[in-house]
Amino acid sequence: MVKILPFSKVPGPRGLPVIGTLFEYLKKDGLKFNKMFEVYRQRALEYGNIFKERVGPMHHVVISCPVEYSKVINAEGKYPVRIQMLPIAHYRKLRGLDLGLVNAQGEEWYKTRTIVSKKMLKLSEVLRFSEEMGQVADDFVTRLDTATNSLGEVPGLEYELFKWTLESIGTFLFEERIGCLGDKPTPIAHSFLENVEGFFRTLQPLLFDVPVYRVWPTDTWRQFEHYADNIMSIGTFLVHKSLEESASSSAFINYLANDCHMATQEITGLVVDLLSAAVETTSAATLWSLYNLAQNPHVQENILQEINDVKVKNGGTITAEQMSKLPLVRAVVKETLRLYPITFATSRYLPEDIVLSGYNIPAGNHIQANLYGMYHDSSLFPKPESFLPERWMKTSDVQMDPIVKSTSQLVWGHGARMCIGRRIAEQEMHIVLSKIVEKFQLSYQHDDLEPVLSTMMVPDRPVKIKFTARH
Ligand code: HEM
Repeated sequence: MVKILPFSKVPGPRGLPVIGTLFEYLKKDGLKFNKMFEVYRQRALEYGNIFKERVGPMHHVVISCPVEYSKVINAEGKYPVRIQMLPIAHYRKLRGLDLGLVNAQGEEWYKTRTIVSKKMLKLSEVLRFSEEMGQVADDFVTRLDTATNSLGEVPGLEYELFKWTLESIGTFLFEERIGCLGDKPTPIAHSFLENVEGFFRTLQPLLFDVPVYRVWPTDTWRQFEHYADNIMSIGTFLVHKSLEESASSSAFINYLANDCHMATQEITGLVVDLLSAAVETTSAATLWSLYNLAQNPHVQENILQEINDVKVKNGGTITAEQMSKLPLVRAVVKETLRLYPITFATSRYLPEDIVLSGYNIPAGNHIQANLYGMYHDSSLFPKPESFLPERWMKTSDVQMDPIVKSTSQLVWGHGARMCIGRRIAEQEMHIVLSKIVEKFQLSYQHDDLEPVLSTMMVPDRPVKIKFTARH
């Protein structure tokens, strides 16, 4: 019989009593919180498929083998528990607001999740918005065309992508154009985007530093509160507007208010969660996808071929829905999220003890999947540093272990608590990437970008892609 080793034997950096390895991150020239994914990768190389680390108040058990992590997925139970975004939960408690979908737990989470899943995770429901999302993508392509400078680059491409995602999610939530993509965004769009940017910028240090803000409102906390208050007021305005104009109120808001009898305050909390979760994530993933495409012209040519093949069969046209299903475009997004998993780890607290890699992990430990480490491991992904979208396609020369392939799809999380915006985000990205490649040839002539964490994994500097219109 295989001996199960106790938790105390799980390898990992020793650290100091009480603060663990925190000092390593705080000291000058030490480990960097904004490179935590790289720290995890190095730890996995040093300690193997499982390690544990205490960083200040946080204890983590980190798994770097997808097959092993699938045991965690199978054990997550009816009410999966992910690490809370504590600053957001603290803010909402201070303001007497619902915790929202991202932070709620147990029955409260399950009730909202069941309601929202029916609209957001059902492919047919999301596909209904493909044409509207296609129109937003068309406007974005026009915007890129007018925003290019004399070098063919788009200054502030990151902000332009923010605007596109907000406009696009607006079509689903409110069935309305928010007005982000004109020469001058509407005041509400501008204000929302500024505040979301500030919200995530201040969230990052609050997530990783010792949570002093819980006893004393630090400067960063005050700024975070300011941004969160503004986002909340904009969310309240948009939801009230949609409810008041009941004749034209969106199907989604209508469904929440009238079919599910959610209170206005609950709807607002949910909508703010969805808006905030949608913008940073989808824009970062699209930015990395554009960067990868710009460095791989042959992939752009193959996408054009896919588009033309559909057009030939379809009387010379292609719908947004058809664009959302192009196999190579889908593979580009998958491969981009492998190279740059914008949420570098996914996690659970389990209700029962579990054995992982031969160690007993007591219930209640924070168990993380080391996504970046797995995705850059050559024993799991051949040529891990190369951008090879074909590895995700049926007809591919790149050999991948089918078990690894099926267990490693974790960038959207997993199980009953998987990203609720996945279908929307994928649809938006597939459509916009197809339309951009159809219109422009992309190229990149600068130094390689490095990923850093600013809550999401983002490039370490402004991205200067050259957009050359095709004729
Ligand atoms: C590239 C885009 C995106 C990525 C990679 C992403 C990734 C994730 C991940 C990893 C989680 C945690 C899942 C888990 O614990 O199993 C999550 C949760 C969540 N995401 Fe996304 N997301 C994206 C876009 C979106 C969009 C567009 C929306 C909203 C329309 C959204 C709304 C949410 C919400 C509300 C949760 C919490 C769900 C719950 O706890 O039940 N996400 N996302």
